[in-house]
Amino acid sequence: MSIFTSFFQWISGQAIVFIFFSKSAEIAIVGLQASGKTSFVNVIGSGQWSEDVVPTVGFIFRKVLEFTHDPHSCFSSHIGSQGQRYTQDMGRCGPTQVSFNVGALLPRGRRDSVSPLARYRPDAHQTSPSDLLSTRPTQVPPTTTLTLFLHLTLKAEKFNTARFELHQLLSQSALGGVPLLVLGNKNDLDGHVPVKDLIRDLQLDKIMDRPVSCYSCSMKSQHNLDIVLQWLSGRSH
Ligand SMILES: Nc1nc2c(ncn2[C@@H]2O[C@H](COP(=O)(O)OP(=O)(O)OP(=O)(O)O)[C@@H](O)[C@H]2O)c(=O)[nH]1
Repeated sequence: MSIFTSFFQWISGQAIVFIFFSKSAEIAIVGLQASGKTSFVNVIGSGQWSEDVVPTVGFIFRKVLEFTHDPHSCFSSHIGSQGQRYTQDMGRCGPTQVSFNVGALLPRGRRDSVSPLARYRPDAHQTSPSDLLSTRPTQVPPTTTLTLFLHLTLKAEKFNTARFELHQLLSQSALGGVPLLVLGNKNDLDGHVPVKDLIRDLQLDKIMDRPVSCYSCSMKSQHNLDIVLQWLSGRSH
């Protein structure tokens, strides 16, 4: 049993409040297909790593951790007719609820593309995959953190596209000032790029209008997950 799993079981059993007491976090997770977004949510939600992950279709919203005193505040998710998980905003976040918002932004058949990253619309309330393209903004709780997932085994030329789209995304007014956490995942695999190259290639050092952090990590080995959770909880309020 890994240290992280033991730690998770301990806080699940006793005191999630140690990390998230009186805090809420709306964490939007975007990233390349198969970069590990769902694995991240699974690992932090259940402490379990699994090789078997179903590719996300549409937009997932899932409560990962919840510790709320407010019976009227909740979000719910449900499985759509084709297996999509849709978001339902049922009210405001509770004072100690931590929610993880997971977006899979690449349509089927375009596994190598990174362009749909720019389709993420933080000001829109996604109720179906097609709503990702909707121009009608509706109210959602403010995003407190944007987390971008990349796999560190990405081919070099893909970083240019990823950089362009990341900076496009950050220029959206709804994300103004929102802290950015960039996670280079799968560092357990041979040939992964060092995190300093990720910072350089994505020009993270040029982002001045928000807190930015970048870590190399692995959902499989759970390397750096403790630091990531610490970072995210530090941005909750
Ligand atoms: N070696 C290794 N494999 C990983 C890691 N994280 C995820 N994977 C694998 O990568 C594949 C894709 O992981 P997902 O969690 O589905 O990635 P995703 O970003 O949610 O993918 P989509 O939903 O298709 O956008 C799965 O086979 C995972 O088991 C990691 O840290 N190391």
